[in-house]
Amino acid sequence: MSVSPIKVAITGAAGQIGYAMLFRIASGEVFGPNQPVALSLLEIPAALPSLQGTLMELEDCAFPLLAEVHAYDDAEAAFAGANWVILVGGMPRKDGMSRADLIRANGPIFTTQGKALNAAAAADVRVLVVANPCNTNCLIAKSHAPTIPSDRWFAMTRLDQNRAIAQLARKAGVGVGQVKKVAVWGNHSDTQYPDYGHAVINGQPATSVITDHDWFLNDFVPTVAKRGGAVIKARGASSAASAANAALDTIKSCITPTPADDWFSAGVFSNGNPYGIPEGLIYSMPLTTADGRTWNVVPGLELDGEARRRIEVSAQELLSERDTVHDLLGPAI
Ligand SMILES: NC(=O)c1ccc[n+]([C@@H]2O[C@H](COP(=O)([O-])OP(=O)(O)OC[C@H]3O[C@@H](n4cnc5c(N)ncnc54)[C@H](O)[C@@H]3O)[C@@H](O)[C@H]2O)c1
Ligand SMILES: O=C(O)C[C@H](O)C(=O)O
Repeated sequence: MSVSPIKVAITGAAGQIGYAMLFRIASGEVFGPNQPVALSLLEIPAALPSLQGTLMELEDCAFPLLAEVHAYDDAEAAFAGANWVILVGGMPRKDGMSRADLIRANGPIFTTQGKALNAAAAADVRVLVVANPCNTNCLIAKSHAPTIPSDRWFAMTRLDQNRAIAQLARKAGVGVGQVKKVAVWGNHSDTQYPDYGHAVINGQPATSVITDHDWFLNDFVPTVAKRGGAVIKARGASSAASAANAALDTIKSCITPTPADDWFSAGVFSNGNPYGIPEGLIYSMPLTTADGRTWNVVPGLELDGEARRRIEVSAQELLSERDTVHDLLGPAI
């Protein structure tokens, strides 16, 4: 029996992250070797000519699993029947800016796109927001989409998780595959808290493998939190291949049962005050999924005073971002 294509809509498809992402999805890397994919790409009208060039390249790859590709400049048309939607479209920051500086430029995009998702996406849609500031953009889109359940919305903090894993592996002198249970708490911003306290290296607590304890707070945390800015300074453009990779890692983690010795991080809607996080934010937490559809916040983690303080600081920042976009929020908040 033939398998129906999974429909993946991607906004900002002509941008640098889009270019680094499309070919990998079309190859079957994300949804598996037996799952055809239909790509639905959204861009602003001015970027459609350049997107045509990418479409030509996709065709020239002759990917056996790529069932169809369409380009649109209308969000509702692009999201019609989409099972996964990756919202990348929006301005990236420049050197010297914070991600929150993008909030009034990019925020309005997510009112229209939230409404379009609500009107047109498939009943099982899941949405990953990459465009910055991604937690608050995700909240804006979600607030305009009352028919899409709260647990279907994700903001991307996986790049922070991957950065944290790489730093821990380098410091411990091990391969990245030996580092597990790295949680990123909070906002995808400088206030995020990459949690080394529960990280595990070769099955042992990271804090017993790495004995230079000053390194964690003085070096590790700021290096991870400020890595995006460091990449912009070095490259003159914000991270693209690593961001695309993190988006694909997020989707793989959401659709695959989580291994018993690990978890993954994403910004999700904070219901019921897990770990004292205020309700109504898109807040990054450690997650697992047993069935590749529903997820749970990892329960029962002990947090010391410093971790609790940092988790609170990031929550306060997100509350303040939510206030800044108050006029952009819809009814489903
Ligand atoms: N969450 C993360 O970890 C993370 C990592 C890297 C980048 N980002 C963010 O991702 C976003 C995209 O980055 P990039 O480097 O690909 O930027 P880019 O400028 O190369 O591409 C962005 C694309 O979005 C398109 N676009 C703008 N408004 C749109 C709209 N309303 N609908 C559809 N498309 C639209 C533009 O035409 C452009 O092609 C930025 O906001 C950046 O800050 C987030
Ligand atoms: O830092 C940025 O502005 C881009 C992205 O969010 C990143 O973390 O690399």
